[in-house]
Amino acid sequence: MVERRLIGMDRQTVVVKIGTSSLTDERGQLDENRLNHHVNGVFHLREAGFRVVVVSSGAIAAGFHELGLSSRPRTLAGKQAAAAVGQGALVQRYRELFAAKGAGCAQVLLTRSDLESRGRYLNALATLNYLLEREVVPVINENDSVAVDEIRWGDNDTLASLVAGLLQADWLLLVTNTNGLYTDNPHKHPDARPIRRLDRIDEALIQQVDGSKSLLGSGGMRSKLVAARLAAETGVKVHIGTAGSEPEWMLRAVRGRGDGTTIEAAPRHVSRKQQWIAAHSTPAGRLQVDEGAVHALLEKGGSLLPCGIIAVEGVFFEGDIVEVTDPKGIPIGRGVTRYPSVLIDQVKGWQSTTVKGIAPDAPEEVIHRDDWVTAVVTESSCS
Ligand SMILES: Nc1ncnc2c1ncn2[C@@H]1O[C@H](COP(=O)(O)OP(=O)(O)O)[C@@H](O)[C@H]1O
Ligand SMILES: N[C@@H](CCC(=O)OP(=O)(O)O)C(=O)O
Repeated sequence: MVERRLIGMDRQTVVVKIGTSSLTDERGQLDENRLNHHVNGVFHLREAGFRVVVVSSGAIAAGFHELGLSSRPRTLAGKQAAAAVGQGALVQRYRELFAAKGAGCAQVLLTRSDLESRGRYLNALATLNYLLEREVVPVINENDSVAVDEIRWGDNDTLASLVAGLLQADWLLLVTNTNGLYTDNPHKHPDARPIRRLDRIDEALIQQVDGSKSLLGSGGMRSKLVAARLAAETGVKVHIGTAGSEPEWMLRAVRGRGDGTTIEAAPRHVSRKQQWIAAHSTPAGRLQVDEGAVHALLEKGGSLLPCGIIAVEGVFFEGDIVEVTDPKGIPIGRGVTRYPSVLIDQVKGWQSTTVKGIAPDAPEEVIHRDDWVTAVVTESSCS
């Protein structure tokens, strides 16, 4: 109650990702008690005034037994069939457990291509906001039964961090079977020590973590760190940990008192549009620019003008995303072009006043600052 008054109109958003390993029993089946405990945790967050979105795994685990299988299927078709059976059962249980607390919940299934198109990305955002405004908890999962390999995330850590970025959430909680990051995989090395706090996640740390996962999980700790880095870079604080025994443990985590690993967020310096460009877009072409343009884009916070362009590659149109490289061909970022490739080819290296002579309606900037993201964001977001 006190928390609700403190938060007031400016309600914070928390994305809670619950991994397979935290939803299942020792036979790999959906564990009712564990699910109930997570729903309690979410309920306490909501009672304290937070907007909560759940990203829940568990469809495959909830479905494979009904297909007559004794263990989690390994083939794509097997996983998709198990998810088709299990997703319904999973969401049914969520609905019953939330309903018992007087709360509604809604199933939202996403595939990667839903977020790659800017229109569908904004659509997903509008749907989630609509549900949240009406106090309904979205329960998101990857649409496993239709996603094919090329368009799969595969684990829900990445999906959860993209959802946290989409909603510009305050917190991402990654609930798993290990209480955060350890100096080594604690299931193999009992003497591994917990790491309680990280200011940032660099590539070296990600490479150090072994790629192993729990029996039924898909991502492992490495995938959680990649997801956490993506979220943290877009201004979302992250907590990785196991479900605490008391029902308020999620609340404790978002108050900064969780006992897993907490990762600090970078200042939120990119708009939602820039976030989409960085994390989801596919460039339609490439522009090579000179050192002056590199300096303007990376150091001075400027836009890209025709005079700084050396070469253009590919055929594209106004509004497409293009990658920009330095004179050596090293990518420095990407952005929305306001010029089609044919025009850029004609006016590259020209001063803006000269461009006006042949294209009076052309804007001054080929890529405006507001539509630009540097490669620091682009690289880490896409890895
Ligand atoms: N350095 C590490 N610290 C903690 N866990 C690690 C580490 N390296 C690997 N892991 C593994 O990551 C697993 C958790 O990821 P995962 O199996 O994907 O769970 P989930 O289903 O919750 O997403 C742990 O069970 C552990 O085996
Ligand atoms: N979408 C799948 C989840 C895949 C998976 O296991 O993810 P995770 O638990 O995050 O390692 C399912 O619902 O079974």
